[in-house]
Amino acid sequence: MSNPKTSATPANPERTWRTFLSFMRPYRAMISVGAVLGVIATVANLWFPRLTEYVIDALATGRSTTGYLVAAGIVTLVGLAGLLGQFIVLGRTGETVVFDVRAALVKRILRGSVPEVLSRSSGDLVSRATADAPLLQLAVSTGFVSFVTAIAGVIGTIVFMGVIDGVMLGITLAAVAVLAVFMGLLMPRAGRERALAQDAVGALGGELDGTIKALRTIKSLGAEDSRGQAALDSAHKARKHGIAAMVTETLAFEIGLGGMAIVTVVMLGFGAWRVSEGHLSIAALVAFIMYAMNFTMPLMEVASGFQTIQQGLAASKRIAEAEEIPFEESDDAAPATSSTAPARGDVPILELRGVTAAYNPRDGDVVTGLDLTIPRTGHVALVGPSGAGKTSTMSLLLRFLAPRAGQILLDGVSYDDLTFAQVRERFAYVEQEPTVLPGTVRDNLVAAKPDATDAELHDVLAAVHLDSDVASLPDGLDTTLIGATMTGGGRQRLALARALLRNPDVLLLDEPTSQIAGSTEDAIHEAIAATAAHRAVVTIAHREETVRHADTIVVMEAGRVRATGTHAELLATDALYQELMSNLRINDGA
Ligand SMILES: Nc1ncnc2c1ncn2[C@@H]1O[C@H](COP(=O)(O)OP(=O)(O)OP(=O)(O)O)[C@@H](O)[C@H]1O
Repeated sequence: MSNPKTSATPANPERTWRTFLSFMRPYRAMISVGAVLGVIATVANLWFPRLTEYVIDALATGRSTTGYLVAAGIVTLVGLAGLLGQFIVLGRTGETVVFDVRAALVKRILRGSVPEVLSRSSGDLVSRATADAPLLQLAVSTGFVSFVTAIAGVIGTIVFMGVIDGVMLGITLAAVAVLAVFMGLLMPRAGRERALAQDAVGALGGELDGTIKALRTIKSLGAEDSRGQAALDSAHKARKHGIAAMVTETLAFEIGLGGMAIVTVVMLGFGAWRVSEGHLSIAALVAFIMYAMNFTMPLMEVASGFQTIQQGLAASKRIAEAEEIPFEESDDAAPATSSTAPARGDVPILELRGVTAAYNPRDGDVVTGLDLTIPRTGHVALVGPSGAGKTSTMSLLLRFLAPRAGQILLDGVSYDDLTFAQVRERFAYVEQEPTVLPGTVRDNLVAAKPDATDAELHDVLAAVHLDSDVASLPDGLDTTLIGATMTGGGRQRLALARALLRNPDVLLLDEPTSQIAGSTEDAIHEAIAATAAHRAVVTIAHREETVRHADTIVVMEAGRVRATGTHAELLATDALYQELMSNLRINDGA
């Protein structure tokens, strides 16, 4: 197995920006509407100090102030309406962004290549859909628009200030430029710290996920502290980088806010001097100071927009990494053949011809030149030492793994000419570790057949000796399965019942290696015998009892078929089989 993939890949700023912009592209119309509304609100608000100047002037010269007051009311209302519209448009767009990102990740996980999905840390993958998606939302919606409106605010303020007094504007701009340099130096550092904090949160998710799955083992080892330490290390990193980001951002804000406050005071003094010199009216000075004070707002918005976009860049990189998981097949994959119905009774249901496959080209082949024929009925048991390639063979049949060379045929039709759904609808698969899906007993069963009736559910539960166990659960079929609701054997039988409900043409069963109680073992053998009478059953057999009754036994070794035959034939001819059987006998306690 390759190591779980992590997100700690070096950042390439240009690529990260391209990724971020590609996430923004689908929403550009709504974002533009939001930006326009924001600019309207900003421009309306920019008029307020100017109107204040007119009102003061009118008072000083004894003119009517009514027109100016009405205008001030109108610009205030326009500003409020613009802001309201902007919040609603961007709020909706933001939620849509999160939803779309999450839907894309859910699809990627469920439709992605199985080895690729399983090679990643599931907790980290989950954190990309849960924690990173909202950060991208903020950046895509509000971050970008904050930038645009803030820049409109800055330009507008400069224009209004320039109209009032060019000299005072020049001095203010020089001071603002110095402040902007300081802030520009600090904000990228804050962005880097935020990205590191997000990576640490992803790693924490991965740690916790693995820890919860292995909780019993961890406790039995008394390894709570050491395992907890690994999770705490990630949490600690998230805290450390979060604090560093916060301190840097606060420093930047303080420089911006404090600097502008000082500039305003200086401009007040300088402006008073200019008033005394007759270059400026008192009303114009009041308006200028109002603009200077308001100047902090767009500056802060630029800074916070920058910060939000930095977080969004990191989030978009992490989300894009998850979206690198290749899909099993494209959405528009059309079957080259319209039907998978058995063409002729004499064609085997499954055939592997010279199949060679690798999970990862770097790691070498796990099966080599595999030839295998599965007849339409009967039980084929795969046996072999650990690592022989038995599970990989099942993965090939189920198309979790694709052949590098050779061909797999279903009803004589190559897998290449069939969609994944056309192949998988013919199978039912019971994994060695029984898989319980989140939900109730019923949810677990109907996953195999959504329109199954209660009678059908009871029939399959009876077939695996689970009917009375389910009847004794508090809500019967509608009991939610959590943790200890069912024993290991019960879960195994539930998985088997689900497979039987599917009434498959091929039942694939990876027999548990663990000791299983009598009723589970009986259920497995009965299911194999009943299904094999009229369908194909392929098992990875771990019990002598299962192997001995198989119609055909395939002995695998190092990714190849070593021998094929019945129990009696192989016992007489194959040394590895003899050895495997004697080991099984010891394991079975026979
Ligand atoms: N997801 C995977 N990624 C990479 N290599 C894998 C993966 N699964 C299995 N392998 C490798 O493929 C080879 C065959 O493994 P496979 O699980 O098919 O053998 P097996 O006969 O089923 O063994 P066991 O009885 O122990 O399950 C082994 O070398 C194994 O390490």
